[in-house]
Amino acid sequence: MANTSLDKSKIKILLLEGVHQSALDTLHEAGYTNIEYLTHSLGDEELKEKIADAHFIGIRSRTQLTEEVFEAASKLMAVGCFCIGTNQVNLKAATQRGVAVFNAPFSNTRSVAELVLAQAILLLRGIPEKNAKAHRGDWIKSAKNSYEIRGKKLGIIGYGNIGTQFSVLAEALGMEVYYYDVVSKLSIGNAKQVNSMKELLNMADVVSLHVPETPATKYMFGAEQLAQMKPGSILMNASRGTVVDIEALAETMRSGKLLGAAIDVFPVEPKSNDEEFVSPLREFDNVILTPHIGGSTIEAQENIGREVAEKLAMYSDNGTTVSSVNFPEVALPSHPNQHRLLHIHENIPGVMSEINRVFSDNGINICGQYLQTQDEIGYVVIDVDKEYGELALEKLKSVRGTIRCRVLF
Ligand SMILES: NC(=O)C1=CN([C@@H]2O[C@H](COP(=O)(O)OP(=O)(O)OC[C@H]3O[C@@H](n4cnc5c(N)ncnc54)[C@H](O)[C@@H]3O)[C@@H](O)[C@H]2O)C=CC1
Ligand SMILES: O=C(O)CCC(=O)C(=O)O
Repeated sequence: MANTSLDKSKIKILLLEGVHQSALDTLHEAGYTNIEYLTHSLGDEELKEKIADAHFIGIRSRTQLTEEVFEAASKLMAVGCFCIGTNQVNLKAATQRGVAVFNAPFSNTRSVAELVLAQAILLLRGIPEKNAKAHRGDWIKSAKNSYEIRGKKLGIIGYGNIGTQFSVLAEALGMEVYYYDVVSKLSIGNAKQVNSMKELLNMADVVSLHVPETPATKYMFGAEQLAQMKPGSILMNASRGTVVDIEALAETMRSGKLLGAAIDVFPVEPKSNDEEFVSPLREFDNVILTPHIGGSTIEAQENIGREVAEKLAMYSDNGTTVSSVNFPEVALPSHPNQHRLLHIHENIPGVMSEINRVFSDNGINICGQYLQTQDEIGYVVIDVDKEYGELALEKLKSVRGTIRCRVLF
């Protein structure tokens, strides 16, 4: 598969799920004008239709980029996830087709940490329940089951960017922080790592999940873990909807064991704001239900819009793949007066020697060459004198193991 560098006005960019205006501004400033912008996600069939002629797509967490969708996306060069999680993208299918995937790994971290901190305070005071009752005319002026956050034990599961930020904020309010992570971590402040999730659940007053969606985290929190939590404690999940078994949580809430819960992510989430939200947790006044808005603040969305759009424009303009989640990372200088070839190939022995042989057999002088490989693929960028760009592309296409190549004029 080969793409020559297109006039920027011909490069089609499909932006879904109402990514921030800053993404549009950034792409416009970089010269990209052929942008289709939708405020919602698309179902499989519509998505396959729209992605067929797209060179770039921008999504958030709702759009599912499956193998089938990639199969329909023959022109696609890169995906921008305007969020942290990339579990909605079949990364293997993207990689095998030479499609680079980018995200914004830090831009909404603080927003999630602030939300869960606020939720912990509200739940420890029984506010969600008192608020719901007041809306129905009931006046519950009582200190029963109402606690300060100071001195309580916070148990964080997944001590990454969000977990550590939350840890710092919680300590500032006087919480004692413990965390469980599959990796040994350097503790921030006075937080302490524990050896097992059970140990954490047995002692924590507030438990908060901040793991990515992986095969290991899928339904990692079910009836067994809920049983290990302290009576009167709180569970919060702003990670992914598949991490917690919602039916088991509903059962535990019905039993009255937990003081409350805050859930931001669900196994099945509405595709748009017009769709009804269905969940067995709707019946509980002491469960805060939020529509996957942990990272939805103006600040975070604006930063994410700019960051991911810049990464897409950079990849399109000069081939740089820094911070791609599935591609070898290559940081490239500009290439004035030269043509640049971007060659994505299977990571098998002999490809580079064949490329170099093809160039030398055809008298194509190489001005610069940058190579990185990673697991299944290799990414080599080759700068040549202007007169050789088209010929070099033609020759590269025939190299064994080629997945995709394009030339930037
Ligand atoms: N609700 C929302 O709007 C948002 C949700 N998220 C979700 O939060 C997740 C976490 O985000 P970050 O902190 O930025 O990710 P991160 O990658 O910085 O941290 C994740 C941590 O979880 C740990 N981990 C992985 N598997 C584990 C397991 N089985 N048990 C215990 N620990 C495990 C990792 O070692 C790592 O320390 C994201 O992957 C995303 O799914 C992120 C942003 C917004
Ligand atoms: O803002 C979104 O659509 C998703 C946020 C999120 O879950 C993430 O960043 O991983």
